[in-house]
Amino acid sequence: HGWGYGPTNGPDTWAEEFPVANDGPRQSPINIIPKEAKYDSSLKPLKLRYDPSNAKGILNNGHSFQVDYVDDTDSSTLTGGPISGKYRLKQFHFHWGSSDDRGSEHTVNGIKYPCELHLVHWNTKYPSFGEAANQPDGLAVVGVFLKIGAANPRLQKVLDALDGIKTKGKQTTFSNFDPKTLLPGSLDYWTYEGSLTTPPLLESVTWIVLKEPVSVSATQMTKFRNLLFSGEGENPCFMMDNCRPPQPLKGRQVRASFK
Ligand SMILES: NS(=O)(=O)c1ccc(Cc2ccc([N+](=O)[O-])cc2)cc1
Ligand SMILES: [Zn+2]
Repeated sequence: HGWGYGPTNGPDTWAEEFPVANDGPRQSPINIIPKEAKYDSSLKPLKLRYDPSNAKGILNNGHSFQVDYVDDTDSSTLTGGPISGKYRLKQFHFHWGSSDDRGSEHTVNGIKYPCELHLVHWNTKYPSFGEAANQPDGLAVVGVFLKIGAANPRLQKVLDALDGIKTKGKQTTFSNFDPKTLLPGSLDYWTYEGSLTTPPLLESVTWIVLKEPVSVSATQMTKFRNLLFSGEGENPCFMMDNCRPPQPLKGRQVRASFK
């Protein structure tokens, strides 16, 4: 059986098949300590320009669910911030917990949020996402924390689509969605060089973690937890705690775009 988040295939077992999990110098996620982050005035503002019509579909991949975007043109891109060049949006997905006191992958002063959104982009200096994912500057992922509060109307269209992708491998069409609507008012961020937080844990991600969380209600969180890790006809296993714990910093510097 493949990697997962259970007792026999979870994050502590991943190094068996993916040794970079333990040996890698730039693994993700990490605990962010704001007081130890260095303000870098040379960091540019983030520029996210997405075309809602690029939304293609929504998929339960057995680890999370993702909304996939057409990425054959430069119509949905990330520029500015800590990156040079232009990165195309490939997909966004989430990580969440079994209860509201945990679920995020990055933590801030050791604090866990109930959910974390990842917007995954790849560097257009490479011919494809797969190529880029194997390069040290190949990917840029924008991380957004979700905090329990008022129901977030911007999430509703995504959450309403989950009933159609309950089990592993199910996907449906999902169109006309601008992921910019999921972002908080401030685009202040921390940035550091890291990796994918799931196997193959490739060390190709420039992480851009927004300081300001967006809201999600406890009821909305139950909708995430109603998804299944398992496939149709298999023993049902509810999708939750699909988050890797923070990894050693190993001397990396976390920079802040704000004072
Ligand atoms: N959680 S995260 O670090 O944002 C993340 C983003 C995307 C992916 C999907 C993925 C990205 C690359 C590969 N690869 O090259 O074999 C396989 C899977 C996996 C993990
Ligand atoms: Zn992720």
